[in-house]
Parts: sequence; C-alpha cells; structure tokens
Amino acid sequence: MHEPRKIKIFDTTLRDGEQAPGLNLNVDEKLEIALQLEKLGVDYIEAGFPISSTGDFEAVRTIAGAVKNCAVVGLCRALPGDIDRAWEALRDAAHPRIHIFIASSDLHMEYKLNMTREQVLEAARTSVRHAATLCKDVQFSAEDATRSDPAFLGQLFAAAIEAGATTLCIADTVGYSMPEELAGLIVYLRNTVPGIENVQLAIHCHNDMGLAVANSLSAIQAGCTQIDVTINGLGERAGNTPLEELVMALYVRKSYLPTETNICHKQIYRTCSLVSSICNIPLPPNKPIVGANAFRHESGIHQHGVMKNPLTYEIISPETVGVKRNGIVLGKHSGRHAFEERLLEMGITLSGEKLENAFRRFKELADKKQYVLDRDIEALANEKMTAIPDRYVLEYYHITSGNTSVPTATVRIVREGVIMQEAACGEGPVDAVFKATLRACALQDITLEEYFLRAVTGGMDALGEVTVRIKRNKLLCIGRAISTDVIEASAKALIAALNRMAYEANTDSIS
Ligand SMILES: CC(=O)SCCNC(=O)CCNC(=O)[C@H](O)C(C)(C)COP(=O)(O)OP(=O)(O)OC[C@H]1O[C@@H](n2cnc3c(N)ncnc32)[C@H](O)[C@@H]1OP(=O)(O)O
Ligand SMILES: CC(C)C(=O)C(=O)O
Repeated sequence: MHEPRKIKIFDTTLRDGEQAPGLNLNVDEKLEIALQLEKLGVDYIEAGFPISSTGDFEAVRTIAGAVKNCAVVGLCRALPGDIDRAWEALRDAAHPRIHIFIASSDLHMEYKLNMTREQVLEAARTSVRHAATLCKDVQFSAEDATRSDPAFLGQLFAAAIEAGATTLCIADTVGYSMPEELAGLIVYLRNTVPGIENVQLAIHCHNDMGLAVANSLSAIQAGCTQIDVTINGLGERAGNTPLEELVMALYVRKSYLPTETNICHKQIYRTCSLVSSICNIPLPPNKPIVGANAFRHESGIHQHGVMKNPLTYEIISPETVGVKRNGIVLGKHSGRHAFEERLLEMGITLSGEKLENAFRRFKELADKKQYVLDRDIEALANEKMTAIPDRYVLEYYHITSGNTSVPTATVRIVREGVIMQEAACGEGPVDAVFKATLRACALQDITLEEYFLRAVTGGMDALGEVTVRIKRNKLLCIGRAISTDVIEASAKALIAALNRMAYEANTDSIS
C-alpha cells in the first residue's frame, strides 16, 4: 500500500459560498464561521474578496487578525488595485495568501474580459509578480480552465510559476468537466508545464451537474493536493464541492485512495449545522453526512441488520462526524453539567455568559417540551452565539384569534427602559403581532420582505424556527428565533431583526 498523501483543504465558504444567491453575511457572522472552520482543521480559509466592498474588506481583515492555525486568503482579479487592497486586509495574518484569478477560456477572454490571449498572459505575469513582492504565498487560478485550450492553459500556468505563484488552481467554474476528462487535463499539465512539480496543484469544482465531489476525487487521483470546498456545498448557482462529502469520502475509502487531511471529523456536523443556521439555508433531510436522515433507518430489514451489526447499513458511524447516536436524555430535570457535557459532545464550546444564556433558554424550553433533542440544543446555541445587543426587548404579547374573530394583538416592548405598548388587527395572529410591534416602535415604514417557518425537530412539541427579513430604506436585516409556539417565535424573530437593524445602522435606536 502507498503512503497516504497529504491533502490540503481550502475552504471558500466565506467567498464562493457567500456568492450563493441571496446570501449576505456580516463581519460577526463571517468571524464566527471562520473560528469554527479553524476548529474543524481546514488548511486555508478564503475569507472574501477585499476590493468588492468595505464589509468584505473588514471581514477579511478581522479574520486575518483572529485566525492563527490556518492560512487566510483574499481573492483578487489580476489587477494591481485588487491586490493592494487584499494585502491591506491580509498583512496581519499569521499565514496570509493572495489569490489571483483570471479566465483562460476563449469564450471568457473574448466576451467577458475583452482581452486577447497575450493580454491575459501579461496580466497574469504582472499581477502574480506584484503579489509575490508583497506576500510569499500566492495562488493563481485559471477561471473556466476546463473549457480552455489545454495548450494555452499550460502556457498561462508556466507564466504564473515563473512570476512567483506557489499554488496553481484549475477551476471547473461552470461544473462542465467529467471526472476522467479532468484527470486527463491534470496529467497533461503535470507532464508539460515547466516547474509544475515545485508548486501545489489545486482543483476548484462547481456542482452544476452534481459532479463536484466525483471531479475533486478524480483530481486527487491525478495528482492535485489542494481541494477547494465549501461547507454544505454552498456557492454560486448549484454550489461547490461540499467539504463534508469530500472529506468523508476520503476517510471512508482510505484503502482505495490513501490520503489524509487535517480535518477533525467530529467537528463536521457542528460546522455544517452552524453554517446552515447562520446562512438560513436548511439542510435537506437526505443530505449526505449531515442530513437528518443520514443515519436513520426506517425499513424493517435495515433496522434488523443495524441492530445485529450497524456496519450492515452504515458506512460511517454518526459519532465519527459528531452526531450523537443515543445519549442521555436531556429534560427539565437536567442540570448545567449534563447540558455542558452534551454541548461538548456535539463539538460546541460555550463559556461564561453565552453558556449561561443557552442554559437558561434550555430550561425554559425543557419546561415546555418532554425531551430536548440535540437539534433543539444546537438551535439554542446557534441562536445566541452571534450576539447583537438587545435594544428592543419583547416584554409580552397577547393575541386573540379564531375562525370567527378578527385576529388582534397587544404587545409591550421596552426600548432602553422606555415602555411602548400598542394593539393592532391583522390578517392572522402573526400579522397582528407584527403590526402591533412596528406600531409600538413607531417603525411602520419597515416592510416584511420574507417570512420563513420551519420545524427544527419533529413531534407535537416540535421547536419552530422563524426567520424574518425586514427592510427599511436600503437596509435589509434578518432575525431568527425559535420556540415551541410559532407566534412567540415570530414575535421574537421580528424583535431580533429590529435589534440587528439598530446595530447595523449603528445608531442608538432605529427611530
Ligand atoms: C468565478 C468567480 O467566482 S469569480 C468571483 C466572482 N465574485 C464576484 O464577482 C463578487 C464580488 N464582485 C464585485 O463586488 C464586483 O463585481 C467588483 C467590485 C469586483 C467589480 O465591480 P465593477 O467594477 O462594477 O465591475 P463589474 O462587476 O460590473 O465587471 C467586472 C469587471 O472586472 C473585469 N474582470 C473580471 N474578471 C477579471 C479578472 N480576473 N482580472 C481582471 N479583470 C477582470 C471585467 O472584465 C469587468 O471589467 P470592466 O468593468 O472593465 O468591463
Ligand atoms: C475564482 C475562481 C477560482 C472561481 O471561484 C471559479 O472559477 O469558480
């Protein structure tokens, strides 16, 4: 058997992942995800595209200052202004990397860049050379590489190596490649590009035809040692290679493809769940590795087999990725120790005020629910981890509703010690609570752009998670809350969104 090859994991959840339509993460959310990625053990965190906005610049700068155990990467076009801005954000990182990309397919060069092959070669040369004067780690990526003329791609890579690139990345930008075809391209480049043996070779796959994992595995077989991934496969269009799927395929099939990564497998579920919650993109139940059904067995023949020996129908044990099979049941009589222990088992470390808050909310929930499940706890922990100051506090709400009465709500809200109380009628109880709340806060110019309700757990006493997106002028803010009562979850989600809006607007209050 061959020695396992070291595979480096390049996580781009915070850059390509955030390009998923509708996704917009603020600096605090990005930092929280980055710190979890560090715990997970990724080798590189692509934290953003610094020239693209002040928010992205700040996120990259903040993450560069906070993360110590992995390299932090900023994306740039092949333009000096992009590179200087990226370096400004990255310069304090323990391990900074500048990532430059330019398209290499004739289609992109002609229609999008309006550049000739010679001009693209020159832009790659000068930009990589410039970046190498600032940073010793420079990645050069060829966008749309898999639809490019292989000979030109080879020339471009040779120019980037000569200019000082330390990593070269082949991007299957539109998820066009087939696994064997991609392996053929990689072997061709390895055989023809001078100096390629001295740089790290990377692959960046998109999932337009559901082939991102297969293509990434094929690229590893053909010699790539850095794999670009995102958590839950987030990304532009159909997304990128999902970290959890690729890493677990490598882990489970190590005897077929001997490799190793620095990933701490027990942190996988925690990371996927945190990203899903912060991004408000629920995991489909049948999602490999981390979906609710990934370790469930419904049919009798399977249940019988698993009872005799789990290996009959399980190629991964849930504990490997941080999912607890059948642990202690947490309920209203459980104390801090059991609660904290369960959090640790789930890969969640909370301390001080955050732990106290989560425990208080757990007790409130346990009073209403027979059993508190891992998913409930996770939701509680996720909700409170990105702390936004509570400017608006919901003191109480009261509704009257029924199929023969007009839904009416009364709310009392406290804003910085001032009590504000109002009543309103609505199309339904949630609408009435929203109208009363906005009236009480004198914020009737806020519009509700989106309302989303999902059951976090099953059963009659399931936790409902409500997410609202509100808008005032151009500012869009999300609020999320959970409760066994959907009206309460809705009211709290609106208050959370108002608090976020006050925080984002950076004023003492919005009104
Ligand atoms: C495959 C990928 O995922 S690449 C990353 C894609 N991600 C994003 O685009 C998200 C962030 N992007 C942004 O915020 C904006 O697009 C910005 C700030 C980067 C640029 O904004 P604008 O200046 O308004 O330009 P716009 O986005 O309309 O067009 C892109 C410009 O960059 C040029 N360009 C695109 N790629 C490159 C490149 N790799 N190197 C040099 N120039 C490039 C285009 O030719 C176009 O130039 P032009 O304005 O001279 O016609
Ligand atoms: C910037 C590059 C690597 C990219 O994201 C792509 O081509 O999909």
